Amino acid sequence: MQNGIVPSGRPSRKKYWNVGADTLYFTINDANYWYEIHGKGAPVVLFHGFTGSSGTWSHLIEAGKDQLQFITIDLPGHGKTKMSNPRTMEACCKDISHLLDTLGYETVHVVGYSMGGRTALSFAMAFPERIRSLTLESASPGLEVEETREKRAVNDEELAKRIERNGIREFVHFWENIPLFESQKDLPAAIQQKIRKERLEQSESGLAMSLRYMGTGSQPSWWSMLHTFEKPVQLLVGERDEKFVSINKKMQSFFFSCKLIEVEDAGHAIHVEKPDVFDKLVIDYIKLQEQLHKEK
Ligand SMILES: C=C(O[C@H]1C=C[C@H](C(=O)CCC(=O)O)[C@@H](C(=O)O)[C@@H]1O)C(=O)O
Repeated sequence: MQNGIVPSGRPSRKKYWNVGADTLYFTINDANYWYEIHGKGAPVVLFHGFTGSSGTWSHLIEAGKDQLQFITIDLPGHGKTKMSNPRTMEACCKDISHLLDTLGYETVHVVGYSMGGRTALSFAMAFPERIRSLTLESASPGLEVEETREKRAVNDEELAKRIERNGIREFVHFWENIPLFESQKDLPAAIQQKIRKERLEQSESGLAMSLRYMGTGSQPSWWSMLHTFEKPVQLLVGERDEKFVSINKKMQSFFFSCKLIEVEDAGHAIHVEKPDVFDKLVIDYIKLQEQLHKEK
């Protein structure tokens, strides 16, 4: 067996340790994906955002673990997931499909925040048959116009170089002060510190790789495919997040069918700023989809 791939070609699974939940590394080729399984019930895969990790979902997991089974995955370049070769969005989605195969999940609900929302949508576009429902928080389908994508890729590269040159502390200070996160300054200092701590725990090389290979400028545009996706979709966007309110209103008009909810007085990171509201929207939506599926 070489690099975790067994002769049959199926990825192997190495158990490193268990820290309470069913916490394992999933090894495929050069990549060790860190994932956690919490709770019991219908399976729900959770994808964090750029500079985040699975810990961002702790409030949702605590609220729903008696009704749903949450599978959190640290995405390439983030958290405890480690790999020597970068993953494009397409390659990451293929790895995630193998991970779900190995864990025995044929179909799942998927929830993604921001970059994790782009990942969730990309996974749904690649493997629509695996999706029970899709909840996208402050996400986008990528950039529709090629020239805009190319310009964004240049910006992402410049940001990646800044992280590598100046280090994680300078980047996090810059990042937490971009206009997109202005609403987070109204949060209690302890919550702001928790967000900052999670960001500071990321590696310069990991974030730079994420920007270069899974950034908004490098992923495909899904705008022209949204109308083909016929599974249930819920779009969540913060009322104060003007840029993504506009993007998600446009997404709603492109999707075959979807529900768009603007969360009052919330910014980009709804699950951090309005956790109780976010948890209820996600859990109730997934339970409803499970009920409707049973009634079919
Ligand atoms: C700043 C822009 O784009 C970034 C904004 C949000 C995404 C994200 O995951 C941030 C998560 C967080 O820090 O809480 C990120 C991404 O999708 O990779 C974008 O780069 C913008 O104005 O579009």
